Amino acid sequence: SRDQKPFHIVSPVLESLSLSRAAGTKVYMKLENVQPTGSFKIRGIGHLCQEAAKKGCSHFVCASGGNAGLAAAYAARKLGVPVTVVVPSSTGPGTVLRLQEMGAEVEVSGQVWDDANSRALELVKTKGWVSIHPFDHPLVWQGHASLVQELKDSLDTKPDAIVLSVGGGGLLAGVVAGLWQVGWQDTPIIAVETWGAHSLHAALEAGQLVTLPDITSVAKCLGAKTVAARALECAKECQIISQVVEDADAVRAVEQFLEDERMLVQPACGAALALLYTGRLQRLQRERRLRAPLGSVVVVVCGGSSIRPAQLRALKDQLGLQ
Ligand SMILES: COC[C@H](NCc1c(COP(=O)(O)O)cnc(C)c1O)C(=O)O
Repeated sequence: SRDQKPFHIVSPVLESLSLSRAAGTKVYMKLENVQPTGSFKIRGIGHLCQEAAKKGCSHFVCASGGNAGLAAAYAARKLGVPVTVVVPSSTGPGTVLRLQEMGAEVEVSGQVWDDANSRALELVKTKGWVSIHPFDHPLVWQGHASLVQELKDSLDTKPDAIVLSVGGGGLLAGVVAGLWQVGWQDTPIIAVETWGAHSLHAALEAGQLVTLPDITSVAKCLGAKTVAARALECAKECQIISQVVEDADAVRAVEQFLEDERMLVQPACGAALALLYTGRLQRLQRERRLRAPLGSVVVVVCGGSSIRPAQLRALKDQLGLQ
């Protein structure tokens, strides 16, 4: 059949003067927050859903912190396939409502993503539904790789680093796949997590997969207790510099980004922005883990939809930020 158009859009790449000033290097923003449903997820999730629908699957089920679920609901609606999204109790009521408005069945199960995923696996087993994994599937990585192809098409020169957030490692795996596709595999990736959701950092330190005891970060959308095995393999195929930031830095970065660029993103995205706002790039240069000077870096503004001004205020109160 004629190949369907993808559900994602070609997102803008814009230079950020404020991030460039803070990082001491030209910073380009890849604005995935303007994708349908507000995050990069639609790239990989849309691709997986389209491929599953081609095989005639009758019902999707997606365990998600929220954004992958929204992407799955969007794709399912376009494809006319029923979808059940399982979210943990840490996912706000606003997201549950939005999922239902998009036509998804929603189940709230457990405290963290891993609990919701256990419930989703039950539904796959008992009902023969098809799992739409939020980060651990080759078709998800293939879909996310389109982001790098767009960078290749829009930037005059190869960036000297790509900064991105890591939850389960799907975005990371997709960017690595994309870098190899466009011949930019020697571009270092700065993979950022928040403490309390640092499953990749722990795995890289241990040299094997590590399951965190709990997710204690406010960045619940980075909340996979174990990173995908593929993410660990990526470290053998590309230079991955793992960095971890504090929740407070991620939330302050959300607020600073709103001030600077008039866009509101989730703390999961704030983590990557915090690396640039808090001088961590310059520290990596001082430590000789990155070249100095750098020509330019790209930050993936991964977005995230369940964030409103009231939730930003609540996060600041929760963390004791003025
Ligand atoms: C628990 O949640 C996993 C996944 N969120 C993942 C996520 C990430 C990290 O992407 P990953 O590394 O999981 O592919 C970054 N930035 C945002 C805004 C995200 O929502 C989800 O929505 O189900």
